[in-house]
Amino acid sequence: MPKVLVSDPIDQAGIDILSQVAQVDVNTGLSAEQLVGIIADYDALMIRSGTQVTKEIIEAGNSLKIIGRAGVGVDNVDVPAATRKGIVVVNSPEGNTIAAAEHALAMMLSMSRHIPEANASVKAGKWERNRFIGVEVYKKTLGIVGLGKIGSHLAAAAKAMGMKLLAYDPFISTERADQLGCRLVELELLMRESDYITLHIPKTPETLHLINAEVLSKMKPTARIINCARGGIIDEAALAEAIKEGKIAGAAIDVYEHEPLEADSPLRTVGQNIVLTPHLGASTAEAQVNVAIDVAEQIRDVLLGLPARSAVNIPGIFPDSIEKLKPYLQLAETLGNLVSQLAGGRVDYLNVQLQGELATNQGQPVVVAALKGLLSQALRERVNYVNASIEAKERGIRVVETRDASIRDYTGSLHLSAKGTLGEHTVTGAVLGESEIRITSVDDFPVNVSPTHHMLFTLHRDMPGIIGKIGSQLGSFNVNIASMQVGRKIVRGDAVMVLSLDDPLPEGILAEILKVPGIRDAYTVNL
Ligand SMILES: NC(=O)c1ccc[n+]([C@@H]2O[C@H](COP(=O)([O-])OP(=O)(O)OC[C@H]3O[C@@H](n4cnc5c(N)ncnc54)[C@H](O)[C@@H]3O)[C@@H](O)[C@H]2O)c1
Ligand SMILES: O=C(O)[C@H](O)COP(=O)(O)O
Repeated sequence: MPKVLVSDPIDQAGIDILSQVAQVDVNTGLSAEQLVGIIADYDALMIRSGTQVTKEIIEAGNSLKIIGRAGVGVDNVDVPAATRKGIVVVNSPEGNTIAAAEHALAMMLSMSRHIPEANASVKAGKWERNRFIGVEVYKKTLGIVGLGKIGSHLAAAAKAMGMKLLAYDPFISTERADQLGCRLVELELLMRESDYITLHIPKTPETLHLINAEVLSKMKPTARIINCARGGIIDEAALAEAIKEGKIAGAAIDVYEHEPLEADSPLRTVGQNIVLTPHLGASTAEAQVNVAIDVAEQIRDVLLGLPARSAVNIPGIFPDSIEKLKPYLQLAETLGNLVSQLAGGRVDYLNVQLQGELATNQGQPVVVAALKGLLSQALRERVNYVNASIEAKERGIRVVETRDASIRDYTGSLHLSAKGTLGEHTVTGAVLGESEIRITSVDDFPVNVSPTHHMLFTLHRDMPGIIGKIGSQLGSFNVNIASMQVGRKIVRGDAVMVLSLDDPLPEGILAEILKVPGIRDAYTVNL
């Protein structure tokens, strides 16, 4: 039974799903060293934001197939290291969207009405009605930085409360912003004109300290800023100073550059114009059930050999396309493996053409499958859907995807060409019926053969006696022929012979076959 380590608190709903297929060990609060020490025993790791999945942990995870992040942000996972090691990283892109948007809203309102201090004051036995005069958000301008899932949900809620909306998101179209009632502007204008600024962007090298002293200096002295996205997007020291010096009115912060927030963080000494919560954006009962189920299902599927629906480091397959695409992934892998053996080592390029109905489908997973097949001769089980593209890139293999929906010889077919040390070769294949894979052309000669484990391909002159001679050669080496087919374009021109064999071809036989008059080339293939 596979083993799953759950190293952060996860809702029981997720543990129940994992327990159907794996031994689940819940062990939270481990140090990085402790994780490095035990991770080799596990096939899957399930985390939230508390566990830092470092390169060292990934490198020690020799059985790890998947890291599941029960939440959105994967900035606590060294995704490039996981990709290199062929480990799928999945998350739950939508499970906590509502929770995070509602938390940002709660932060905006509680900051505007001094709720944390008023609450503390009443509980301390006081009744200070004049001390807590707040401000309304109605008719104020909310500047949303990052108009993705959370930013969009918040836009709708803020609009309903009568706020005017500005948004900064270089990756969102004006049409989308218009639909959400937001005016798309540059960051500087958003900072200058907003009464409230709320951040909903990922933490990336580009967004680290995006909100620094200079950017904060653009804000109105009456404006407030909310960060329920990621720590490090705001420069915390600069923020503390801006509030203390009255350059801005306040801030509400849920996420920190270092979590848990350090005891001596300048944010702790700002006083009453800052509201701090301990990374609670996703902490609702509903969101925790959503993310736990979403990610546990993906871990279960990957452990059962099925694709994951929200992988961040492999091309995702839309759930409704998975069944349809599966036989084509198998076909692509087989053809990739075949063309790499025909083309020989050091492949320069791989062209993948999706034909017929396949041309109207998601192409990227098929291309990755072809690459996986292409590299399987060199890398064996080390190559998988996660690292195939990166491995190809590192080997300098150029990959081109094209589509031709007008080719209708089969419902859907796939044409690969690759150039290696043995020159350029092409293969085409199709899926017959539900899942029967066929090789339908080799070097543009039409054939119709099922791929088998041991195969022999020849290019020869179409002339009497040649098939018999190859048969005798194989017989003399005690190799049994399971099936044989010849493909040609014109009578007595060039032809291709494809033989399926029951036995592997022994050393030296190719040299003998190449001596047969009329044989131009011969290739052994093991699929
Ligand atoms: N506090 C919490 O507990 C909590 C909960 C959930 C999500 N989050 C965090 O909230 C953030 C947003 O999550 P989401 O689900 O809305 O993500 P999302 O991917 O749907 O949206 C992010 C948006 O940011 C935009 N963006 C990227 N780089 C940008 C840049 N440099 N400048 C401006 N915009 C940029 C993208 O175009 C996208 O529209 C993430 O960092 C996530 O980890 C925090
Ligand atoms: O990115 C996220 O999903 C949030 O930051 C939630 O983090 P958490 O799972 O640790 O609450």
